[in-house]
Amino acid sequence: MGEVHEIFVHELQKAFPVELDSDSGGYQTATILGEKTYVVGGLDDESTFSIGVRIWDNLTGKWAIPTVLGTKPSPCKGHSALLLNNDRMLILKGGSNSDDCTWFLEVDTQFVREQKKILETEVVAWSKGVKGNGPKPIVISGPSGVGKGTLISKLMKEFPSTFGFSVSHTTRLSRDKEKDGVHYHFTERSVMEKEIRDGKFLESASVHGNIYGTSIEAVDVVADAGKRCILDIDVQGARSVRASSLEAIFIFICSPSFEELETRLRGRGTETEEQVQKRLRNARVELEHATSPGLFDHLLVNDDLETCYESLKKLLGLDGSSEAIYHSSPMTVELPLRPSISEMDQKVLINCGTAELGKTSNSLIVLDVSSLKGGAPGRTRGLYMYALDPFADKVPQF
Ligand SMILES: Nc1ncnc2c1ncn2[C@@H]1O[C@H](COP(=O)(O)OP(=O)(O)OP(=O)(O)O)[C@@H](O)[C@H]1O
Ligand SMILES: Nc1nc2c(ncn2[C@@H]2O[C@H](COP(=O)(O)O)[C@@H](O)[C@H]2O)c(=O)[nH]1
Repeated sequence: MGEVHEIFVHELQKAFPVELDSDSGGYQTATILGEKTYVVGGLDDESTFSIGVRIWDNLTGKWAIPTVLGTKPSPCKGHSALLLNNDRMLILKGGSNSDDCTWFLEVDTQFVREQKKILETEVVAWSKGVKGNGPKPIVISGPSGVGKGTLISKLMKEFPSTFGFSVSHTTRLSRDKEKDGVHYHFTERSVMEKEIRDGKFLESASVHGNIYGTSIEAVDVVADAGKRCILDIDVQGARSVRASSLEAIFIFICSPSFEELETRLRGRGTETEEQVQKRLRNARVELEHATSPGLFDHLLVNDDLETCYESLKKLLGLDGSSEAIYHSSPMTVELPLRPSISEMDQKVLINCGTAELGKTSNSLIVLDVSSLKGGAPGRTRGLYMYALDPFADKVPQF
C-alpha cells in the first residue's frame, strides 16, 4: 500500500494526540507497510517543516521513534511520499528544484535490516536521489608512507573543481601543519565511539592503534558540492566500503620495495620509532590483502612519483587534462509544495500544475525509478526525470 493522505494522519492524531503533537499542524504523510505506518514530517521550533520520522506499530499499538541514519533532507513546507519496492519510500520535497527534490527513506532495505540488528532498535535511513549515474567515488588504499596523500594532493591541486576529499575522523593526535576539518576531524575516542554506535559512519577501523572512520556526511558533503569524492582509507576500510552500497573505484597503491617504503615513512619524520615499527608491521599485512579477489580494481606501483601520477590520471580518464565538472543539468524545475504523485511500471508521474512551475510550462513530470543503484548510506543513483508535454516536439530532461 502506498501513501495515505494527511487526513489519515489527523485520524492518527485524534487517536494518539500526545505522541503526534496534534497542535502543531505540521504537514505530514503516513505510509503503511505491513503492520507499520511511517509518519514523515512535522513542524519544528522555527515553524519550518522538518522531516522527522515516527512509526506506528499496529501490532503493539505503540509509537516508535526510529534511529534515523544518513544525511536528512533540509526542511521543506510539504512533501509527497510513495512506497517503492516495499523497502523504501520516495519522498518528493515540495518547493524544491529538481536537484534537491528526490529523496529516499529506506525502511526495509538490506542496509536498514543490518543496522536494525546492530543497533537493536527501529532504523530508517535517508538517501538522496541523484540523476543519472554520477561519478563513482574513488577509494585509495595502501600502506602508510607509500604516497597516497601525495598523489591525492596532486590530483586535487590539478583538478580542484572535479575532486573533493572525504575528510575522515580520527582519534590520533594532529601533526604539525595538519588542520582540524581539513586533513581530519580530530576527535575524542569516546565521542567517536558513540558516533560509530549511532550509525554516523560509512566505515571505521582501528588503524595503527587509533580509530579512523569515514562519516556518511563526509562523503555527502563532496557529492553536494558536485564533485567526485576521494577516500584515503586503509584496507579494512576499503573492505567495508566494498561491502556497502557505495559503488566506488578501488585503487591500491604499493611501493617498489619494502625498503623504499621504510625510507619514505622515516623520511616523512612524523612518527616515533615505535610508531614506524608498528606501521611497517601493518604494511606487510596490508600488502597481503592487496590481491584479495574482488577487493581492488587497480593496483599502482608508486616508484617514480610523476609516472605513477600519470597512470592514476589515465585510469581515471583524466589524461586529456580537461577538467570534468560534475554539476547537474542546467535545466531546473521547481515542484509545487505537495506534488501529487502516482506510480506505474517503475515510473512515477508527478503532477506539478502550471501555476507553480515557474521556469517551465510542463505540468507532468516522469521520474523513472526502474534502474535505481546504490542507496543508504550513500546516494541513490540512476534516477531519470523528464517532462511530459504532449505539445512539445522534444522531451526536456532534467
Ligand atoms: N614516488 C615517491 N618517491 C619518493 N618519495 C615519495 C613518493 N611518493 C611520496 N613520497 C614521499 O613519501 C612520504 C610519504 O608520503 P605520503 O605522506 O603521501 O604517504 P601516505 O601513503 O599518504 O601515508 P599515510 O598512509 O601514513 O597517510 C612523503 O614524505 C612523500 O613526500
Ligand atoms: N579505515 C580508514 N582508514 C583511514 C581513514 N582515514 C585515514 N585512514 C588510513 O589511516 C592510515 C594512517 O593515516 P595517517 O594519517 O595517520 O598517516 C592510512 O593508511 C590511511 O589511509 C578512514 O577514514 N578510515
